[in-house]
Amino acid sequence: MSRVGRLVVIEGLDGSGKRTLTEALTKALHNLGKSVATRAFPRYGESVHADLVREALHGGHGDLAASVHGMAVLYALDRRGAADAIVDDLKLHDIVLLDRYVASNAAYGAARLHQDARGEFVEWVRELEVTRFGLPLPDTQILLRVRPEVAAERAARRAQSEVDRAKDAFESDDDLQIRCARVYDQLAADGWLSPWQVVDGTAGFDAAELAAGLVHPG
Ligand SMILES: Nc1ncnc2c1ncn2[C@@H]1O[C@H](COP(=O)(O)OP(=O)(O)OP(=O)(O)O)[C@@H](O)[C@H]1O
Ligand SMILES: Cc1cn([C@H]2C[C@H](O)[C@@H](COP(=O)(O)O)O2)c(=O)[nH]c1=O
Repeated sequence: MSRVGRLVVIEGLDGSGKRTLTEALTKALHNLGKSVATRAFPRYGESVHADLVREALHGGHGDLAASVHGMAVLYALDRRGAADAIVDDLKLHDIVLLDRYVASNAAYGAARLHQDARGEFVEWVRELEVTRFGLPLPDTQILLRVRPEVAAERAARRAQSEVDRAKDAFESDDDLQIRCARVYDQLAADGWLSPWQVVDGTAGFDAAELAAGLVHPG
């Protein structure tokens, strides 16, 4: 059976509200009678590569976190391990919603290296994950755009209220988040890997309207 569903990716800064939007969109799509599969990357607790990432972001594994390419390969291997499951989801569901995907690797790695969206790193990620690993391309990517200081405040509040959510090395680096926001804006403007839709996550969003747009694109 071939792909019938649409692959929709939600991207944005740490604490921007991706998980919250994923949950709201899932409900709104169900209300429209659509079947939805959701996944979040990294797949903590499910993939050894994701667990290594989490440990490195919290100071484990020596100087692993300092290696931009080393960390990006771990994120990419986590996704490669889920590729077949995503393809299966696309055969069975109307919408497959992903909380972070390949563009997270592009945005964070480029920002760490002080590159922009047209630099070598972003192209290296595309070559690794799309060309070499064969990850399915998104049909659309949603950039949940929130000012970095707002995202940082939300992440800080969540770190206080939820167990096991202490800020990691990337979340604690305000300058990295500011550069990352710029790379995301460029990826969206360039239509990297797919068309993008930019959603203002500071003002709040209308999940029903967004869901309707996903079901009847264009
Ligand atoms: N529109 C909003 N207004 C106010 N607070 C919000 C909004 N959306 C999410 N939050 C809160 O901000 C915090 C971060 O939200 P959420 O976990 O959805 O972000 P995230 O982008 O998935 O984060 P991460 O990428 O770091 O996992 C949560 O405490 C959530 O309740
Ligand atoms: C999937 C993915 C994530 N990242 C970065 C983004 C975050 O700062 C951390 C952890 O993600 P979480 O959503 O806060 O759990 O990792 C990345 O650099 N590359 C990726 O592919």
